[in-house]
Order: sequence, then C-alpha cells, then structure tokens
Amino acid sequence: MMDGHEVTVVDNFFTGRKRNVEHWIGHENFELINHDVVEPLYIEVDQIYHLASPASPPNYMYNPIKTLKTNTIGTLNMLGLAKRVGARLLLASTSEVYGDPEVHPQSEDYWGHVNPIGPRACYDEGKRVAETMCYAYMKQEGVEVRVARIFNTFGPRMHMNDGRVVSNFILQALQGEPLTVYGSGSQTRAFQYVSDLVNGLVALMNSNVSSPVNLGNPEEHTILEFAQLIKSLVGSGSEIQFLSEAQDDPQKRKPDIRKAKMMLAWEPVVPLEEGLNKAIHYFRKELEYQANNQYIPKPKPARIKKGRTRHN
Ligand SMILES: O=c1ccn([C@@H]2O[C@H](COP(=O)(O)OP(=O)(O)O[C@H]3OC[C@@H](O)[C@H](O)[C@H]3O)[C@@H](O)[C@H]2O)c(=O)[nH]1
Repeated sequence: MMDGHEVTVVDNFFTGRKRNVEHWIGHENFELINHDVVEPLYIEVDQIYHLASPASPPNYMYNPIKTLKTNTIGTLNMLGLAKRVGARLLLASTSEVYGDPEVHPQSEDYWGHVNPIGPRACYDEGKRVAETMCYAYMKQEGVEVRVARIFNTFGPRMHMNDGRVVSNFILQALQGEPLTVYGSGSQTRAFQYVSDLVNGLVALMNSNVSSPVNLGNPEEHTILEFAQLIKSLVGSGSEIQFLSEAQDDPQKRKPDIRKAKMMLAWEPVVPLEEGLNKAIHYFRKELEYQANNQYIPKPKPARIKKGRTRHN
C-alpha cells in the first residue's frame, strides 16, 4: 500500500482479528472483505498472497476438516481465481511439509517425513497437496506460482490464544505463570521475526523463482533454551514446567536458506533478542489493554410492559 498498490485483505477471522488491520480502514488503497476462501471469490487482482489457513498446531487441530478444506478447496479456489484473471499466486507453504525430518538442516530438495494419518496431517498433508495443486495449475494451465516454505515465525499481532510456543512463553512469563515445555525441551526450532518473513514473501512474489523456497531464520535453539531466554528477557520469576510431549512433534528443525540467499538476495536481518523484545513489548501492552477493556455486561433494567392490564 505504501508503494502505491491497492490491497484487498480477505479474511474469515477464524484466527485473524479486525483489530490487526483496523488502522488501515479508510486508507484509499485498502479494502477488507469478510470471506472464507472455501467459497469462490470473484475479484480482479494481479497478485494473490494465499496465506489462508490456521497455522498454530492447536488451532489447525481444533477443526481438522476445516483446515483440510481451507488448504485444498481454498487453494483450488485461489488457483481458479489466478487462472481466470491471469494473476500470479504465492502459496504460504510451511516447514511442516518436511514432517519430523531425517535430514538436518532442511533444504528444498528434501521430500520430508510426514505421518499421513497423524494429528498434524490436516495441516502438513494439506499444505503438501496445496503445493501439488500449484504445480498442476502451472503445468496444465500456465498459472504463475510461487511457493514459500515458511519456518517458525513470531512477532507482534499474534493472537493471545495463538498457542504457539513464543506467544505462550511470553504471556506465561509476563503473568508469572509456569512456562509450559512439552516433552524434555530438547527438541529444536529456529525462529524468524515477522518483518523478515514479509520482506522474503514480497521478494519471492516479485522474483522469477517458481520452485519452492525456504524462508526462515537458521539460528537454532532447543525449546528449553527459548524458555530460559524469554524468562530472562521478561525478567520473570516464572518456573519451567515439563508437560507430556506433543504427538508427532518434529524433533529438529532448521532451514537451509542458501536458495533464498542466492536467488532472492534475501536473508533475515532481525536478531532473535531484538525480535523477542518487540514481541514482549506488544504482549505487555495487550495484557494492559485487556485489563482495561474487560466487557462486563450490565444487568438490564426490568422491562415495563405498556398497554397491558396485569391479571393476578
Ligand atoms: O507451550 C508450548 C507450545 C509449544 N511447545 C513446543 O515448542 C515447539 C514449537 O511449537 P509451536 O507450536 O510453536 O510450532 P511448531 O513448530 O510445532 O509448528 C509450527 O511449524 C511451523 C509453521 O508452519 C506453523 O506455525 C506451525 O505449524 C514444539 O516442539 C512444541 O511441542 C512447548 O514446549 N510449549
């Protein structure tokens, strides 16, 4: 929008929030449509960033059929729209297409290790078939596609109830609650800050790279290290609580980003601690906002019925 593009945001608000975009309402380049991509959409566009789908494991497992419909029927609808109007489509795919990987770090040519009938399948298999659909439309119909395999990402405007590890740990640390580590905490992840991802998505969309590209920050830590780091950045006295491990939880994950560096001249630039401090600041404000804006329904005054005689 700041570059002069007209942007139409399409959201069914299943996990999104109007408050995340309300500051743009009224801007001449901005439009917001309340729509679910599982239904067809007829608009005129040049580029489609197909980001729809819950991405947090508790959210996508909450309604697996809906997650599957969004990633299959929703992707078909968006590819159909791209074909009709001659638009380029960028699919937000995921590091979860690599499953619980046997190759480390994960590069784009790794086919993955996914349980097709496990609890995560609605999302990881959903995204895998979404990629398949993109390349079928490219080959058969000539639709221009871009596929970003997005690794763990965090930042301001994540939902308080998102359920992913960074927002959970920050909120727990801020409220003095125990930080919930699933399993031993020896599993690893590498987290990128949201602005790095956005720059990567725009670079990929406007590149000529049609094959999948990993977008992530390769700085890898164990989940226990994340818990300790967040505790110390918040200055929290919270305990660390070990809970049972999540089923099919990938044990190691770290992106190989050589392709993005070479073909998009992109790499993450926001250091982990700087990004975490921004997210901590955001959630601190959110907790204050919530405390000051609790909706407490007032008791209704008794209704006085007019024009009726009361019979005892
Ligand atoms: O409170 C928590 C939450 C999560 N975890 C652990 O922290 C790790 C990361 O979990 P998250 O839920 O944040 O994210 P995951 O890596 O499992 O999945 C994510 O992968 C990449 C993206 O496609 C998605 O954002 C999401 O599916 C897991 O090992 C999980 O078990 C905790 O220890 N405690």
